[in-house]
Amino acid sequence: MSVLLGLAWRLIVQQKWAFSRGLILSFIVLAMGAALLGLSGWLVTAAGAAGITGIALNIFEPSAGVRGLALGRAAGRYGERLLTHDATLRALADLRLSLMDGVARRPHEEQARLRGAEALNRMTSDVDALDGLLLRLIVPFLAGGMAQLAALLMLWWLESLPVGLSVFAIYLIGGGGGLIWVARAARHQARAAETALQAIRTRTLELLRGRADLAVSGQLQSEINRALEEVTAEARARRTLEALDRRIGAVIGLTTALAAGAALAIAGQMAASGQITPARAAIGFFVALALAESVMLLRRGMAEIGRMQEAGARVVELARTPERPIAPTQAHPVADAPLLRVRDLSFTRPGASGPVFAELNFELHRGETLFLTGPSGAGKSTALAVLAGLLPTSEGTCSVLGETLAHWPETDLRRHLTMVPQRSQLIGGSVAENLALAVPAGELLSQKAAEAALRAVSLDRVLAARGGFEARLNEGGSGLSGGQSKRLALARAALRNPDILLLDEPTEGLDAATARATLEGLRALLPEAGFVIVSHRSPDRDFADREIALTRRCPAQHRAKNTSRRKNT
Ligand SMILES: Nc1ncnc2c1ncn2[C@@H]1O[C@H](COP(=O)(O)OP(=O)(O)OP(=O)(O)O)[C@@H](O)[C@H]1O
Repeated sequence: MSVLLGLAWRLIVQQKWAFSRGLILSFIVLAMGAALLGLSGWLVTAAGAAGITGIALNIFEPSAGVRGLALGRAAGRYGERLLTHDATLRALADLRLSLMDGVARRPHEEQARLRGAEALNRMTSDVDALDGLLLRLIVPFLAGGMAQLAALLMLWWLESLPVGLSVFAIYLIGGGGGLIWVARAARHQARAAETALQAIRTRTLELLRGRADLAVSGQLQSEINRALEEVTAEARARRTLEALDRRIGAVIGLTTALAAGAALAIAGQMAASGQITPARAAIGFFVALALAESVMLLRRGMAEIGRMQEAGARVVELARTPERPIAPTQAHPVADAPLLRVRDLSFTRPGASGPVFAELNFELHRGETLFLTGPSGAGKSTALAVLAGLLPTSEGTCSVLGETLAHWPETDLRRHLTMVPQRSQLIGGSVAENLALAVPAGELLSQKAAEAALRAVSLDRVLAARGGFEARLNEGGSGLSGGQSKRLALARAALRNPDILLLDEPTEGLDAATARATLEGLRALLPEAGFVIVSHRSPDRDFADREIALTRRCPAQHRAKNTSRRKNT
């Protein structure tokens, strides 16, 4: 519960004025509801008594009061919804932003893990689950409590303390006890429903993504059946929650009847003994009926408390933002320094017993291509991620243009160095939109440069037949062959015009002739850039000037294949 209270406080503080106004309006609406029914009850009883006794009754003012309260209540309800929903949606938008910020500050590999369907699903649906925290729990609880206290004081004033206290105590025991019971009873089912809903989403996404693999391995039908089981489990949990909702409705109905009955019995006796008029005695009965609303509003929130607690715990964990390290503000590149200078570099994963790779040594100069090879799992992709500044160096040094890698401000570093990972991501949309990702924010994609980049990777003619820059790609950039996707990612990286281009398996999926043409095209486009190519393939090896072999968990062996620069044109 402390997690939910902490989160509620955070959301309230973010939108304190809108929230306070919404809360006051919510209380006024409840109070007006009680006053409306109390005044109506008084008027009906007084009119009846006047009919029996023949005493004249001025009904003009009370009727105007009834109409005023009815209209004011409707307007107040509208304003309260507007304010509380607006405050909640704004606070949740802020929460989403701080979650994304927290995620963005995490180490590269942790971020990669969070990109899974399940993690993203949780980030969105958990935050959605929390919209009920203010709207269905905190605001109704505070406004309902204030309305009950106000009713206690009013009934004390208009009738007697015993009437006010009995109504208050019955609601406290019956309504409060009933709500606590529903929160406890529904907790498990609310969690089960939420877990099942998330499982349905995750499984459906995975089914859609992996349908080809599942089909060929004969698992498609069993996966569909599992998804259907989750659907059934979710429906079952929702049905149980609905049954609980009906039961708590009955408990609140009974509480209301008891409170109204008690008020009528006590006030009736007072009227019979002449302490108050019968019309005044009716007020307590009708106010007690109206107070049902103050408890009813909480019932959905209490039933969802289990779901909110789970969601809240995950959101707090995700929002646990690592301190932003003090970012360097300026790099001091050294003229004539090598593009990359790597000395005794190693990387060890936190908690691992040994380094992924160690003692990596090389220099990369302008116009040079370095071939980084080694058996599968030797750490080549990891080494590229370290060189790209995505993973920290464990030992040794790495400098870019003479300045230590860690001293480069992020945006400056990205202007000089870029990487095409093994599984680079394209986006759904046009080819132009994909290429535009290479352009710094606020700048426009130059058509001439984009054409040159596509030509360099021999993709211009292929795409021209499909609409050129306007050729559409499907979700995740699907709709191109594996080799074409790779070349589009290469063209995008080349458009950044980097000094250093790190390429992980750049010719994967390409035949030897296209592979060679692509690498030569890139070199012609970026004659002064240094390339580091991670690969096992001979077209890449033949293209390179030098070769470094990483061996699995052993020190890297530096083997100069060709120390003089080879012409690749
Ligand atoms: N996110 C990760 N968390 C933990 N271990 C990882 C992670 N990514 C890779 N590894 C491990 O680190 C080691 C090096 O992986 P890496 O991908 O760098 O190898 P590689 O030489 O590029 O292999 P390949 O040629 O097969 O692509 C492997 O043992 C791999 O299992």
